[in-house]
Amino acid sequence: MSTIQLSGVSRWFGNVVAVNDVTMTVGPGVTGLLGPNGAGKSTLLAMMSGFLPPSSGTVTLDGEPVWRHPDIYRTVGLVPEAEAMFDSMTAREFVTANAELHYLPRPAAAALAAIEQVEMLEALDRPIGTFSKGMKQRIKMATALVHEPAVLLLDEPFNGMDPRQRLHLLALLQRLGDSGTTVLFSSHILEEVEDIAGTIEVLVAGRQAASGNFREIRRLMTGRPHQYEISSSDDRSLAAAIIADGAADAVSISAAGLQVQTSNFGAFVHALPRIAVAEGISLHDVTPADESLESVFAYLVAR
Ligand SMILES: Nc1ncnc2c1ncn2[C@@H]1O[C@H](COP(=O)(O)OP(=O)(O)OP(=O)(O)O)[C@@H](O)[C@H]1O
Repeated sequence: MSTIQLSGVSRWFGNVVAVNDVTMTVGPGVTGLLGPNGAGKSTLLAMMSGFLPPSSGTVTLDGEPVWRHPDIYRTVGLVPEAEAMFDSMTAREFVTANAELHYLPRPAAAALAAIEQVEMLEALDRPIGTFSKGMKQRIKMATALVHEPAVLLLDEPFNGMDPRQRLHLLALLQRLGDSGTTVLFSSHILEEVEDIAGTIEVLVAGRQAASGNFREIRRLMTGRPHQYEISSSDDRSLAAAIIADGAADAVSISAAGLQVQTSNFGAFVHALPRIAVAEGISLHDVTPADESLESVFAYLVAR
């Protein structure tokens, strides 16, 4: 198992600051690197994979600096955003060539295993030029996986995939993460990250805007109103008691039940059961109404 550590990492190009003082640890499991276009995701991945030196700070893999340390390629597999493949080669030839570059003892067998892992055996001997974008993406994955790396870095891997291909890749990344591989993938699409990543690192304008699992990120933002939908044995009395208690900023009642908005998450989750017990009201259901990553992200970008 391997861990990538970034300490105070910045990278600038002339006077453009692409990555600004980022400190993060990426360990086993699936981590999503989320940010809008131009946030610095590709630059961060390039520094993690040893293609770009940081302007300041350090990037280490299991304690060793990544820059000018080609040994890391035994441990790291990279799936770049660009499609740098040779169209006239077959999938088997291309992945085998990469296995040979790693000096694997049995390159043909390793290539076959990697192609099987991405479920592309049926297209083994077809030229890459005849593949769809999703198929090419899978062959890039096989190339990155051929030496069974402990760390897999993927730049926007879901770009251009249809829903079936997305599900397939999601399942593969999840499997790798569950088996102890350190998987980091970048995305600007919120649902992709929400569906799969155990940990989310949010990058906005080169800075780390938030870190944690989705719910932790949400809870960090105590200043942001949280909305709940509540159903109870007596919604009207509960609404009145919540207002009287001062536990919420706004309360409304509709056919769907009671909607409550609060900017003090901690106080509200303690106040609600206390109020219900005092009023003799049974709580049937309490659901966060706006816990989509979309709303979290919009908040982070607007801060
Ligand atoms: N080689 C370079 N020279 C000059 N500026 C660069 C270079 N590479 C990146 N930048 C700038 O750094 C910033 C971050 O770019 P980066 O590609 O890392 O972002 P990103 O989050 O990966 O975006 P996208 O999702 O669009 O790929 C941008 O403002 C970009 O223009």
